This record gives sequence, structure tokens and C-alpha cells, in this order.
Amino acid sequence: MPITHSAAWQELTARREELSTRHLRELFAEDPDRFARLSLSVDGLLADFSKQRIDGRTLELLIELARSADIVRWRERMFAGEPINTSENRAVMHPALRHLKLTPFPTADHDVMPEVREVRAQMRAFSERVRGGLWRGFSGEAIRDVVNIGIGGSDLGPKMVVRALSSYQRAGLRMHFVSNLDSAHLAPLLDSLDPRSTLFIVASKTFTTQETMLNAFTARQWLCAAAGEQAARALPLHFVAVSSAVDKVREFGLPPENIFRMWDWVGGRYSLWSAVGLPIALAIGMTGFERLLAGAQAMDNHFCHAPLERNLPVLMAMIGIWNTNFLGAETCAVLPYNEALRFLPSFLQQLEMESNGKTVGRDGLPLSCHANPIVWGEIGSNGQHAFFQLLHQGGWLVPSDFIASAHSDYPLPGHQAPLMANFLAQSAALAFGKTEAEARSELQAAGVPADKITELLPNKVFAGNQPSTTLLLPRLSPYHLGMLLALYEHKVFVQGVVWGINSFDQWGVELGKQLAGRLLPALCGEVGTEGLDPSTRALIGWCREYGNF
Ligand SMILES: O=P(O)(O)OC[C@H]1O[C@H](O)[C@H](O)[C@@H](O)[C@@H]1O
Repeated sequence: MPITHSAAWQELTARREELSTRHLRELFAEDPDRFARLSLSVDGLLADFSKQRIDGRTLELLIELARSADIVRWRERMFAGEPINTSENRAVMHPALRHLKLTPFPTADHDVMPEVREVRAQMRAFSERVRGGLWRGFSGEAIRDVVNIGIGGSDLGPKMVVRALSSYQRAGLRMHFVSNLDSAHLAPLLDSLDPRSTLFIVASKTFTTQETMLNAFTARQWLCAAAGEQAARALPLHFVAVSSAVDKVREFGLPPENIFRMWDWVGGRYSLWSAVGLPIALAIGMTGFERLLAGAQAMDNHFCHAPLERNLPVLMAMIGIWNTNFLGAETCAVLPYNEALRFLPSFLQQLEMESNGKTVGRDGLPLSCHANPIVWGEIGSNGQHAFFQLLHQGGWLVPSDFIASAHSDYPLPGHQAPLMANFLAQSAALAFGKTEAEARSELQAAGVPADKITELLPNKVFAGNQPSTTLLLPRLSPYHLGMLLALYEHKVFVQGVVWGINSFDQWGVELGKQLAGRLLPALCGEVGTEGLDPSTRALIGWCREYGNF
């Protein structure tokens, strides 16, 4: 039965009629305990849902909706290692990667932990050697620059975490991330590097991704040219790979000891906890990386054991569904007030939109409702000076997640309090707005003449009622970052279950890749353009006229 036919969905639809006309101002005025009732903290991570357009009954119904989608059973199935990624017949076991107990996972009969622990030990040994200056390049120099070559899940996660935890980076290694096919990404970086002290990590689960392989081949050529006669000896001293395709890495020229394995039960966008996180271990040390894993494991435990009504990922997921499917929001903004979380919006875009950006359900039938909204975002307070105008007065419903850490790890005097003041001010302004009466009396108090007040007044009113969730970390530590990221992962999982989606495949990325493969020879003039659509044919003509392929 489609989820939209469930009793909870029907009741929520009725509830929408009532709540869509209510203002957050009224909801707060009616209930002085609203913050206490609609916020929840787990291990120091605080989530405030009180500025969402919900009330107690709505929340009860949302939890009932999650139950009618059988969330408890699906959660058990995931943690039991069942092949819930049905279109690829794969288990989904990224929680195994942060399982730090000495017990099996998922079961004693099918325990992946020995392999996981083996790779963790390999990561520890390797990162300690590199960080300690014991891993030497072909000319005997220690490593100073590390370049991760990968894209999508093999780039966004480690890049985001390395940036987020930059204040924990003490070994002095310079970390770089190259993902784009465009040589404007790799070329200037190579120009700035010394091949004798540079280490490349080629991260690709499949080891076939066009962008990654092209960048890896170019980097290999660059190294070999610099190493000259020592090229063969240099390659394993300057290249390691993270992949599940061991044979392909061997063909690239790397010995088994330079290969960090991953498994088909880890999806790319869920893989930062695996050896894909090697740049994190190199940047902050393996002990720091394990703190990240510990935070994620704490969130796994909370997700598995907390009652649904007090379960952070479940609440976040269901409130998102309320905003999308009942209030009609088409987008969702991620607004981290922390410079170190600069790459979090892009990471979450892949996590959410590649997982749940679908219109077909697990059963192969069209979904009976919309699934993932469009996720976008920017760090604060920068966004305030760019697009917040639209959030405040643009007339669109845009729910947002405000994220910050109370403690700054870069304590320049006088910065953190104003940052946090802006962080708190914006969600309050979006929620409560400014009425015409308030705007009028402000203008009067400022001595603005009456005719000017009439002219200005419409511009000075803020409708408010924009819903937001505030996520507040005590500090952006590896542990709390791990919690935050696992929170979003499980939120995505819960939403996928309710929408009836397989959140772990991504067939929608294939068509463009296929077409690019067909167009490449036409662009290079090796084949004609007959049979292509007129627009593409004409564009190829232009590209060939001006391009330097
Ligand atoms: O790690 P790789 O196999 O190179 O894949 C890198 C990325 O490319 C693909 O196109 C997928 O859409 C992503 O989910 C994946 O993370």
C-alpha cells in the first residue's frame, strides 16, 4: 500500500490545513515550554526543533507514519547486513566501519570486522609513518604534500572532514583534493608541488571513474617524468590507492601493500568512515580518525536504541517529510555558521540528493509523493550578505538547518560572540518576522515622517514563519562531527524508508556518463555527428572551432 494511503498520512493531510495557517509566533505564545518539549540533546549535540511548524499532535502522527513505514524493521534489516540495496543486491553496512567494539558485525556467522580491523591497522601504520616523516619518496625526502584524487563520495567526505577538523591538524602535512576533469584543477596544483615530497592517494571504489582515472594517469606521468630512471621504484613510494577493485589497482602499477581495500557493502557517499578517510587519518592522526568513528558509533547506538519519539535521526527525518510533503517546501537550506564546515553543504547534497532524489520506489512503481527536496546551502554569516534577502522576504517556503559549534577552535578575541549572535538572530528573524505594527512603531520612533513611513512600510515587514532546525555542537571536535554526519546519514535512511526508496543506488547518474562516452569521439572529430540532436551537433561544431582538444 502506498504510504500516502496510510491513516497517519491522511490525518497529517488534515492537520496541514490547520497548521499551515498558524504562525510560529502563535505556537510559541501558546506554549511557553515549547523549547523544552521540542528539543533534544544526545551526548552534547543539541537539536532544537521548536522553530519548526509542528505541534505535539503533528509530531505524534509523524512518528506513527514512520511506524507504518516499518522503520523499526528496516533499521534492523540494515544493521543485520541484509541486502537492502536490492537493485545491486548489496548489504549496506557503513555502521560496521565505525563499530569499535571487539564484537562481530553484523553477526558472528557473517562478521566483516576482521577485514575492517585489518584495514584500520594498515591505515594506522601507514599514517604514522607518513606523519612521522618515516615514509620517504624516491629521493629520500619525507612527505610534505598529500593529494587525494577522487570524486563524489571519494572526495566530498574526506575533503569536508579534513577542512572541518583543520584545527586538529598538527603534523604539518599539506592536504589537497583534486576531483575535476578540468585540468584547471590539477595543473596549477602540480605546478606548486615538489614530486620528491608528494604523495598521491587515488581513491575510487570502482577504479573506473573517468575523472579520477584521468587525473591519476596525469599525476603518475608527472611523477615518472620527475623520477626519470627511478620511475618504477618511485611509483609505489608516491602512490597509494583506496578501492574495492584490487585487480584494476594492480594494473595501474601498484603492489598489494599500497592498496587500502573497501567493500561493495559501502556506498561511495557513506564511505568516509572506510579507507576513503585516509586523508583524515593523515591530517589528524589515526587516533583522531577513531574519535570521528566513535562519535558516529554513538549516533548509531542512539538511532538503534532510543524510542522513536526521542530519536534524533527519526525526528529530523520526519520533520523534513512534514516540510516537503505536507507544507510543500521544495528546497532545504544547510547553513553552517562555522568556516570549517564550508564543504558540508556539498557533502550533504550528495548524501541526500543522490540517495533520495528519485521518483521510483523499491517496488519499481512511481512514488505516490515527492521525495527529497533540493538541498543547497552556504556558510554563515556569508549567506546573509547574498541570498538571505529571499529567505526573509522572497515569499518561498525554505526550511533550513542552522548548524554551529558553541566553542571556537580559532579563538581570535571578539569573533565568536558576534558569529553566534548572527547565528541565533537569523533563525529567530526567519521564524518570527516583523509585523506591520512593529515596523511602523520602529519608523515612528526613528522620527521618519508619516508620508515616508507609508512608502517604506511594505518593505519593512517580515512575514516570518520560515521553519528551521538548530543543531548546536559543544565544539567541532572529531567526536561531535562524527555524530553530526551519522545523524544526517540515518535521517536520509529513515526518509528513504518512508518514501519507499532504495536510498543506496544511483542509476540517475548513468545516462550523462553514457552520452559523454558517445560524444567524445565526435568532439575529437574521429566520428561524424550524424544521428545526434541538432542542438548537440551545432554545439560540437562551435567547440571544435574554438577548442584545443
Ligand atoms: O569511488 P568511485 O567509484 O570513483 O565513484 C565516485 C562517484 O561517482 C559515481 O558517479 C557516483 O555517482 C558516486 O556515488 C560516486 O561516489
